Amino acid sequence: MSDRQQFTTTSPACELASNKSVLAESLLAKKCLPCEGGIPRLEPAEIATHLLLVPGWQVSGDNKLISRSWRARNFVSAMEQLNALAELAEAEQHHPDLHLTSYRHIRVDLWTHAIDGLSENDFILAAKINQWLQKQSIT
Ligand SMILES: C[C@H](O)[C@H](O)[C@H]1CNC2=NC(N)=NC(=O)C2=N1
Repeated sequence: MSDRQQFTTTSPACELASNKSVLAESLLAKKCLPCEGGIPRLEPAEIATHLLLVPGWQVSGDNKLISRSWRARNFVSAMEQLNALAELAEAEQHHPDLHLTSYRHIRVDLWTHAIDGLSENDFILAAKINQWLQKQSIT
């Protein structure tokens, strides 16, 4: 073994981190597929794996949707953010439930209506929402 190879070790933690970022990148590289039903819902184990790739999102107790919440600066900023999310969703042809309460608290729920559960589309859009949030330095 050459000298160089002797010192190129990675800890399991950074290996997991780099794998997660590669897999998260793969979600960002995908487009949501048209969905009119006829595909299986993601299983709890698949959901748990996908959740690792979309930090900030939580799954509901019945494994039927994922949610992310944050507080906007004010009402107008919240509405601007909701409209930006609407454009993102329209571009993907996959649409979240958008909630605005107490004038600036936003909650985004993602689920695939056609199968009344979660599909990869939900995680693709969640990853793209995370990328948008990061670019806006909102969260
Ligand atoms: C053909 C197109 O893919 C479907 O009508 C889309 C539109 N947006 C959608 N959004 C969500 N969240 N779930 C769906 O099943 C869905 N279906």
